[in-house]
Amino acid sequence: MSKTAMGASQKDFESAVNQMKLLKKDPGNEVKLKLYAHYKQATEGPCNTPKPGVFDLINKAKWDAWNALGNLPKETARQNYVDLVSGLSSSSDSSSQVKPEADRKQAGYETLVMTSEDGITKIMLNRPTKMNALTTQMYQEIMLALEAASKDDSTITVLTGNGSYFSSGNDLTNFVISPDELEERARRGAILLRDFVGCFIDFPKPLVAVVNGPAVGISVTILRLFDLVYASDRATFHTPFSHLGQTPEACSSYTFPSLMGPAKAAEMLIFGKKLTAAEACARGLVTEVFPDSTFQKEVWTRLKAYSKLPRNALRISKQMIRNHEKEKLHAINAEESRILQERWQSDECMNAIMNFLSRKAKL
Ligand SMILES: CCCCC/C=C/C(=O)SCCNC(=O)CCNC(=O)[C@H](O)C(C)(C)COP(=O)(O)OP(=O)(O)OC[C@H]1O[C@@H](n2cnc3c(N)ncnc32)[C@H](O)[C@@H]1OP(=O)(O)O
Repeated sequence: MSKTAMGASQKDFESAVNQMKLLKKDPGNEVKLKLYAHYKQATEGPCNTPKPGVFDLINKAKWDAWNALGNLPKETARQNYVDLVSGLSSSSDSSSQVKPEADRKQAGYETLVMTSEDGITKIMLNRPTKMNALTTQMYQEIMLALEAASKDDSTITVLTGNGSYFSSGNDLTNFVISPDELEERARRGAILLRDFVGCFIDFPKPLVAVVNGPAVGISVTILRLFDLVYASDRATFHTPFSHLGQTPEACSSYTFPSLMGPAKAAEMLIFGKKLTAAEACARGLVTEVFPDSTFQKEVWTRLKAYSKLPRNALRISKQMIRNHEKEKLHAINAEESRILQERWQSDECMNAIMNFLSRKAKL
């Protein structure tokens, strides 16, 4: 972001405030919190209002964001606000331009890049600066992408991540809501979770996870619903549900014990032990681990060869392997989603989320 030697003038600041009102695309909760904090700092100076209660999630998140700016001078906050708005305006301008690779890149996704080539449809999580944390929009786009991939003429479907992470799991800012919305949001979250996992249970073609880096939460538990899981040796597998006051999802309360035995599953799902790629491979969660330096080359060469195999034979074999469990998995998915709906409304869960958002706790 550019900063002038003089800093932004009051006129620049007011114009940025007006520009924000005209912004068509929602910039997301994190950016909105940053804008709020810098606006307050620029207009009122350091935060000196009482801290809202722990259950007043929205106001507490706003207060935390403002308070985190400490004694940042008003002029700097004003400049930062102007820079933030100008970044948003230019990115929304550029998003309307036609991209050169648009012929093979499928349009219509904001949080994913979906491409189809050589018999392989690739769905790439595309929020690298947020470690591909999964927002509500992202869950919905992944479901749409899977639906499209199930019907296209590709042989194999791949899910991977852009940047250093595969995914850091559920975006914890999904929980930035006011107390009176909590019950309804938990209800909708449980439906979203059930539908999302259901798409993986029912996916009809070979589904491959190309785990390019660390995976957290639901991006780990969902892996057992894939047919192949290839991992870079840089990847780690972490399910810190108890730390977050939450419980396992994506059928892992059933699939993990049946895959690795109850004692090893408990280590991950109850106590949040983080596994290396080699450990995950030894437990059967990962098919094969590759050195990070050759990961992309080796994996894509392998997948391109597989994609030339007879399409219908692959599809039917997958269904034969998976169909025995399908009904059971749907029932488990529904039950896990129901339990999480309750968990999301618990003090344990809310405190853990607020600790992350106020940067008191990281994994
Ligand atoms: C509706 C369906 C619900 C399904 C239920 C699913 C449950 C789960 O998936 S539980 C797992 C939830 N995930 C986490 O608890 C991870 C939280 N993130 C972290 O602990 C760390 O960010 C990290 C270890 C993943 C990475 O640490 P580090 O390398 O130090 O990088 P930063 O923390 O600075 O992250 C960069 C940037 O990304 C934001 N971010 C990362 N992960 C998340 C997340 N899960 N939710 C929200 N935001 C996330 C982080 O806040 C940073 O943002 P900026 O500060 O704006 O740069």
